[in-house]
Amino acid sequence: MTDRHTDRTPTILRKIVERKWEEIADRKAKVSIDDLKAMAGDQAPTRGFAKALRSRIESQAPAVIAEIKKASPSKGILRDPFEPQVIAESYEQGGAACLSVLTDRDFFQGHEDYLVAARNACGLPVIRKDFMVAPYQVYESRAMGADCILLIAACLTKDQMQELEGIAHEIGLDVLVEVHNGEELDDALTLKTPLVGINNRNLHTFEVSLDTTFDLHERIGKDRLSITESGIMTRADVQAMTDRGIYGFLVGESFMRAEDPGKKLQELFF
Ligand SMILES: O=P(O)(O)OC[C@@H](O)[C@@H](O)c1c[nH]c2ccccc12
Repeated sequence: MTDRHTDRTPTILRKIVERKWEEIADRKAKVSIDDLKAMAGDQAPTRGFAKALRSRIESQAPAVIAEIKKASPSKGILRDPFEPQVIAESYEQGGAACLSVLTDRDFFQGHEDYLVAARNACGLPVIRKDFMVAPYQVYESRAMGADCILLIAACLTKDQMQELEGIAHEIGLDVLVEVHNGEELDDALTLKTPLVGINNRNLHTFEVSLDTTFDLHERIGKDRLSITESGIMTRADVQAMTDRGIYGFLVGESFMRAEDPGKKLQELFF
């Protein structure tokens, strides 16, 4: 794994990925990968992230991955005060299938403690939302209690994705692979995971277009589960997706800006 990011890595992503390698080096100095493996092995079985999505999508009901995100590089602070446990409970009440928790500290003001707190506050499966580049982080994700990890095709080679997926599956984690264009989708479709996220946000420009999902979804077979990610704000957006047979959603900002995130989820989807 000498190739740390590909040429197509966008600028902000490149910055984030460079910072990730420093973060990993710092963490390795404190906790060895063998310690993490032992901690990962001590965890209870995962909650079944893919399974929770599949059962809803197959019955043509919205499968919502509700995101817990304090801030983002493009929008700044989204929610203050920010209480992960309260948000997690509210999402579960509102009918979320799964949670997504940002753990990146430097760019999203996330924290692994938020994942632990949110997961303990409810019964939902949780994806660790971070920038995975090394096996160390996969073991770390299982050790902190995550049920699923994210692999972002824009910052990984096909070989890296295959390696990280292999480790994840070996230790019981589900994998969501995220794509934004056809080239990334080609790589994603070489993986075993059924979970394919289509990010409507262009990570060069931060522009959001739901056409990204409409275009790429056509190429994703019935054996996989398409999840539309980013920029879902209105019931019309949701309707446009379900009209095209897309029932998987990953939503952050519109929930984070609402006083009661779970109520907002219910209003948007049910
Ligand atoms: O807040 P939004 O527009 O509803 O988007 C949520 C989610 O898709 C977005 O946070 C996201 C998608 N892929 C990512 C990768 C890293 C960090 C964040 C993300």
